[in-house]
Amino acid sequence: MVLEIDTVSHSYPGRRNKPRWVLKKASHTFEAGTFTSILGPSGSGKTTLLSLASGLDTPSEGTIRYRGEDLRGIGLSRYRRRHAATVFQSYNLLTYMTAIQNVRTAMDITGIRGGRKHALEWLERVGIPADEARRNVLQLSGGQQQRVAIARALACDVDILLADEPTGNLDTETADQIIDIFRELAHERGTCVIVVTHSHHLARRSDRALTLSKGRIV
Ligand SMILES: Nc1ncnc2c1ncn2[C@@H]1O[C@H](COP(=O)(O)OP(=O)(O)OP(=O)(O)O)[C@@H](O)[C@H]1O
Repeated sequence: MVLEIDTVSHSYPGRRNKPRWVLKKASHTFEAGTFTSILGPSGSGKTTLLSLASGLDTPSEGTIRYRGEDLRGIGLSRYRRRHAATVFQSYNLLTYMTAIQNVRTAMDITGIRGGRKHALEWLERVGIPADEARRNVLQLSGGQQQRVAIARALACDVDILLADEPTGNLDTETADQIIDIFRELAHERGTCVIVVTHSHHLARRSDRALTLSKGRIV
């Protein structure tokens, strides 16, 4: 049990500041070595769940645990630095840098050693060869930028990888290559991969497909 969502409810301020509940007593346990997808209609709270699971926000009620320990006890920034990496749809790459520099900056922040060689190894694993890794990220295609974002997350040696609609902007073939990387990470490296998506194709290729409905995980 790597990540446990335990009766989590979350609200945002609604009209006249009354809480509007997006998640209502949602629970699920995510295991190592498993690639899980989370589907659900627009506005069902998928991104909210992902931001709570990635330690960007604290749930209004309930508990999220990493290997049995409450994230609040670990500290959200420590949890993000050491254990969980998030890939956003917009990639959030540093656009004035090369792919290698993006990966190395993240490694420096996390305190991961290994330098340029380690960064290049990860980029190569996700299909970015050295000559492309030396280019400014804006000169890469959407699929390549997504791979850089994934390599950046993985180079930090985390055991949870969370991704928000990672294949949303990609053509089917490129999307399939990204899905292959997620499957390989889960099955060969034991990473707990959690992906929020609208894509039924991605969901079919994941190990477990969950759906958010009425604020609950089903
Ligand atoms: N920061 C916020 N403040 C107020 N309301 C918010 C905030 N973030 C999300 N919401 C609301 O919470 C609900 C769930 O949003 P969320 O982004 O989690 O859904 P989603 O399932 O990811 O949707 P989509 O598939 O369209 O990305 C929506 O009604 C949204 O308007």
